[in-house]
Amino acid sequence: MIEIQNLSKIYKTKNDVVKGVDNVTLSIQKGEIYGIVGYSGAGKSSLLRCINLLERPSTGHLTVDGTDLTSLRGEALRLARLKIGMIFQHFYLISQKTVFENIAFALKAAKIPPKEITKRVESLLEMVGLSDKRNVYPSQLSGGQKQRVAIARALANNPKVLLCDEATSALDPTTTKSILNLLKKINEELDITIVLITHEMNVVKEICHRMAIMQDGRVIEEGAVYKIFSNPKTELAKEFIASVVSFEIPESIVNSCTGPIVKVTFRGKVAGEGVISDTLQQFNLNGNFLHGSIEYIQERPLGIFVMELKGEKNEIQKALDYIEQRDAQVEVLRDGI
Ligand SMILES: Nc1ncnc2c1ncn2[C@@H]1O[C@H](COP(=O)(O)OP(=O)(O)OP(=O)(O)O)[C@@H](O)[C@H]1O
Repeated sequence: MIEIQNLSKIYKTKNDVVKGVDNVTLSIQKGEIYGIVGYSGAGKSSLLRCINLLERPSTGHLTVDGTDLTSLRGEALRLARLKIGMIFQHFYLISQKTVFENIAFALKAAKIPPKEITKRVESLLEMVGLSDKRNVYPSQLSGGQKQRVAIARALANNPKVLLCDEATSALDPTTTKSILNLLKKINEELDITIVLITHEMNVVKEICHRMAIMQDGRVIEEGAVYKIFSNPKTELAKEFIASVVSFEIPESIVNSCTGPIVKVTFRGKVAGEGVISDTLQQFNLNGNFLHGSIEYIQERPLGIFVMELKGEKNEIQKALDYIEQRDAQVEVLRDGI
């Protein structure tokens, strides 16, 4: 659906030249929710804004739904852009217009007849759960409600892609969850491809199918969210994951352990199958659990446990080999074998 090839965005200021996006190549599939994460200044916004040509890429190619946007100008570009809706952290609603008028505005701009506009706005309001707010002004709405209006407005012209620029960063956790659920519903029911940028790994974990991690304008890691969570390659990916799944153990606890400390990661169904207790029993070991949880990523379990193992040296090694054969990954955090 979205093909980004060797895309760079260079900003030239009076005294400086900054590479906002540095040679990014990404392929985002139709119907996917794709997350782009990175710290401030990593280039997320620049890349997202290049996808609908709010920023014109300096070099590279960009195809959305089969159309090479970089080759378009003027009216042709305006029409192609109707396929791409966008929402922002700060909503950008027009304060002097009611909820209805804010949404209708996008349709008027697309020259839709008034009768159709009313019908369309009403169905959009129903979709985002705000039918009772059609005549109120943005100042009378909560942050979550404002974002719902912005989502309805972004969907007004039946886009095929929705770009979300830190759409939940100004919202509290409960409201964030409800907006993420709405985005999921839109993705599933309307088959809209969603690209979102965020610095919150929780958002990615909650709704994204695949993700990219950006640093200094470049994509440094990319793939299925589950795969990155279960086997991160870069230090930055590990850092982002630790922000939602932390396995830090106080030093005093680590020092009080005498046996090896291992981290075991189970993927999929096996996470709930009691492999650890079976293993401990089979190899006559004692396991002292230091940390553990089963995370659910797109409803797929990912179990991570940290424990100290006590028992015969040989048996410990055999136990670790056995666990690895059960579709689990073993990392020895502190050797003592
Ligand atoms: N209009 C601009 N003019 C000059 N430099 C810019 C411009 N926009 C972005 N940059 C620079 O490009 C780099 C990437 O910025 P960008 O806003 O894309 O990052 P980001 O990951 O979205 O960060 P944040 O989460 O803080 O918005 C930064 O070094 C930034 O200073």
